Amino acid sequence: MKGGKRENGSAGREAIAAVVSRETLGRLTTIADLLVKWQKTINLVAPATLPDLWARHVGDSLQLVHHVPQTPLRWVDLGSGGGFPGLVVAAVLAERDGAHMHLVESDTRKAAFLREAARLAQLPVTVHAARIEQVAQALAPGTHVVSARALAPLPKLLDLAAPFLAAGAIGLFPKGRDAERELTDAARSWTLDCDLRPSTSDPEGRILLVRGARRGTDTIEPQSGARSPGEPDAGGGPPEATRRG
Ligand SMILES: C[S@@+](CC[C@H](N)C(=O)[O-])C[C@H]1O[C@@H](n2cnc3c(N)ncnc32)[C@H](O)[C@@H]1O
Repeated sequence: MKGGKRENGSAGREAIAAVVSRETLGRLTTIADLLVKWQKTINLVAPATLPDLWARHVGDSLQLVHHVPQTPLRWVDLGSGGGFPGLVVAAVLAERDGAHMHLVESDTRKAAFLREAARLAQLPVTVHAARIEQVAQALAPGTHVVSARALAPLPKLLDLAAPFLAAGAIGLFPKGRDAERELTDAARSWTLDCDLRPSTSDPEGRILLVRGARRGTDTIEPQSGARSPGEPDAGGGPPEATRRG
């Protein structure tokens, strides 16, 4: 498409402008503009999705904040790539005193982008240019939420997120149309306390919310500690499915 909004990836921005503060929109715009600029030299998102950057990536990431409590948060995003969902969530966390986002990304060029975006948008972010396996044990204590989008199929994803889930973090994992099958695969080696919720950005997508995970098939309870005091539930509306065992 020549000219117009779609060429610079701003289609869908208006819809998001209607649901976030002016300050958050400003931070998101800084991130999106930098991504469009860096995308010329680094593959931060699939090129075909760039015209739909706001709806397909920003909006898809933004919905995650509705699944967690409105209290100070320590959030860790694994395999952040071009900043989804980590940078987008951090743009919202910037309005919450004491909240902080940790982004883990092993690709050093993508990590450089994440650092520059966080600096320009003035986000409460620490970027870890490292493999998840190397930093998870050190980062896990006190983490309220661990997220990952398009990182790995669920069984592998649970392996990577295990230190965070064991420390009491809620897992938020956007999944596609194969979410049910991934859950079935994961159930062969994990016992999960989880909900599968609808995605607001993708009719076929699901948000997998994991409250607890244990290797094996016996009953599990998440450890206490990291979840915010007084939190009744992770919020975000009625679950589409609940699994235990
Ligand atoms: C398919 S991309 C998804 C990026 C982003 N989450 C998104 O949804 O657009 C997966 C990212 O995870 C990173 N990654 C994969 N395995 C990793 C690991 N073990 N440790 C750290 N980063 C990893 C890759 O470098 C890549 O940037």
